[in-house]
Amino acid sequence: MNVCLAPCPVVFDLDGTLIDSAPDIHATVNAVLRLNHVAPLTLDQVRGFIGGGVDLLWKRVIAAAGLAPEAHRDLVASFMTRYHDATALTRLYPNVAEVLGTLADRGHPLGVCTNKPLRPTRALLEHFGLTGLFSAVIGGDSLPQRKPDPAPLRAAFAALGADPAKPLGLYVGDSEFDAECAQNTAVPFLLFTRGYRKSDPSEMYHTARFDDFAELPGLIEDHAEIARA
Ligand SMILES: O=C(O)COP(=O)(O)O
Ligand SMILES: [Mg+2]
Repeated sequence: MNVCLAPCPVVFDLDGTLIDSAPDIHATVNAVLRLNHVAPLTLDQVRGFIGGGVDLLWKRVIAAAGLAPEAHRDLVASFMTRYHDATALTRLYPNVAEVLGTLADRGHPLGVCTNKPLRPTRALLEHFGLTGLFSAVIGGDSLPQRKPDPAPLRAAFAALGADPAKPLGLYVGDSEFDAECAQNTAVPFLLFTRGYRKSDPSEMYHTARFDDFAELPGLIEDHAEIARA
C-alpha cells in the first residue's frame, strides 16, 4: 500500500456522491410543475436528469413534460427561488460524515466541485454541518464553465493550494459528468457507484470504484502516490 506522506487534496462532487438529494430536487421540480398546472414527474425520471446542473435539468424536464422550450427561463427562475431551501428530504450517504472527518484529521485539504449552484450547495453543506470541512467550494455558477469542462475542477484544486504544474490530487464523484471532468483535468477519479450514473462503471473513466464510503480512506491511501507522482 502506498503511504500518503503529504496528504493530497481530495475534491468531492456533491449530488449523488456525498448526498442523496434527488428526493428534494424531485419535489422542487414538481412544485414548479404544479404551479404551472403540469403533471408531476417520477423520482426515477428526475434522478436521471441530475448531473449537468440546473439548466440541463430543466431542458430535460421540459422535454419530458412536453412544455414549450421558451418557458425555460421562467421555470428555472421559479425553481431557483425554492432550490436553496430544498434540504428536508436530502440525506448523507452512509459513513460520509465520519469519513470526511477522518480525512480532515489526516490533513487532506478537502474541496467540493459540483454543478449545483453555489447557494443551494452552501445551504446543504451548512444543513449537514459540513461547511467547516471544505476549504474550497466551486458551484455550477461559480465559473462560466461547468463539468465536464476541466475549469471548475482546476479551480477547486487551485483554491486548495495545489500547484498547477504538479499532479493536483484526487476527485471523487458519481456521474458521467464527473468521470469526464476528471479525465479532462487528468486527475485520478474515484467512482462512487451508488449515485446517479447511468452507464456501467466499466464504460466510465475511473481509477478505482467503491460502493461504501467506509472504503474511501483506504482507497485514497492506495492512490495517493499517483495523485502526487
Ligand atoms: O445539480 C446537478 O445537476 C449536479 O450536481 P453534482 O455536480 O453535485 O452531481
Ligand atoms: Mg453528482
